Amino acid sequence: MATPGISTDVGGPHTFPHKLVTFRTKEMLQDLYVVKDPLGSGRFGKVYLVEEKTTGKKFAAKQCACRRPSQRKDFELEIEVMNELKHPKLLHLFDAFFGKNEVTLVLELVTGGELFDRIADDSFDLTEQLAVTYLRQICEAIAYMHSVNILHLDLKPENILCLSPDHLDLIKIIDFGFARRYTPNTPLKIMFGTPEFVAPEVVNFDPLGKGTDVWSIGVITYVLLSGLSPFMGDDEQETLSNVTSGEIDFDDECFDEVSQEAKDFIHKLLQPKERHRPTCLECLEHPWLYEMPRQNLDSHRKSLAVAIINLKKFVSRRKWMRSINAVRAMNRLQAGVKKQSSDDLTKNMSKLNAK
Ligand SMILES: Nc1ncnc2c1ncn2[C@@H]1O[C@H](COP(=O)(O)OP(=O)(O)OP(=O)(O)O)[C@@H](O)[C@H]1O
Repeated sequence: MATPGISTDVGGPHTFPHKLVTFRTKEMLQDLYVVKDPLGSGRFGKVYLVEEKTTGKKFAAKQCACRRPSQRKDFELEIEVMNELKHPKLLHLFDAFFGKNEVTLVLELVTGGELFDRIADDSFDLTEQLAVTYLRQICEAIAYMHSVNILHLDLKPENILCLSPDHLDLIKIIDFGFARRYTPNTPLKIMFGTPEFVAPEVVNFDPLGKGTDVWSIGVITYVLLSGLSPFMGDDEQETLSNVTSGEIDFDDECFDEVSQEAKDFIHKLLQPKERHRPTCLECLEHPWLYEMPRQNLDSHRKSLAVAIINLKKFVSRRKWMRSINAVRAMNRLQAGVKKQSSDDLTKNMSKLNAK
């Protein structure tokens, strides 16, 4: 279903017509695909480049440990959600396999790398105009998800990829492992996510809504324009306390190069109460995203010099944290802990609640 007013571009060099995927057995994976180079890894799995034997077409295969029936259910939900999502800015699923101890999702290949890695490259020139281009695409994609009543619930820089080396201005949103159906008037309470990017209602175990994703988009915007993480504390517990206090400022010198419209946009998205935040469609109508591209001012085409320096540090810190989290998650999975509770957020929230 296309949402009125939302772009319907083709989606990328490795995309394919939308298809409904069901699980097949692991043995078929080896018959059908050749595994090539590693592409990346996360808390739940490793991602490899694979080639379909009959066609030579390239895909990304995400392999995750899956030992318990509850974990299998999580992956069934992920497939169900991806089967439902048809939007050029959202990653498509091509195939899925389950074995005794693992699940493999064969996904559309995205070759441009993680957006924030690209921005941190010396050759990349980040301007506010380009930031607007990215934010418009993110809001369009999430507006579509919300229009079919699905929440992403894990929006963070690592889950935004650039389409291809030739199209670093176009993005694709990945990772629907935490996505959930949203039924209006039915409270949805979930405790997972990534501390720096989760909304206060997640930390407080209050009902979530479409605004929960909007908060994460606000945090991503803040980081993109400054290279600073607005709620980052010395440890996860402090980060979560900062999220619940919800205080942000634009005092750092990097914000001198950022427009008032951008600051107003961030301020509106980072409202502590979920219901006070704009919808994604309203975000697209905000002057920063709507009027600025039409103004085409020189000031919006200037490099965000201070933010770029900060972003390099942000990216290396996130990489370091991800490698630690990946090791911890692997240890927990090996110990048979189920997927959701493997996130550090749960542990830290119980500490917070005990305070
Ligand atoms: N379709 C794809 N094409 C190319 N690279 C990909 C693709 N999917 C994932 N990757 C790479 O692998 C990394 C991990 O993927 P993903 O986020 O899906 O795994 P995860 O285990 O769910 O991670 P997380 O710890 O963020 O929850 C991504 O950040 C990206 O660098």
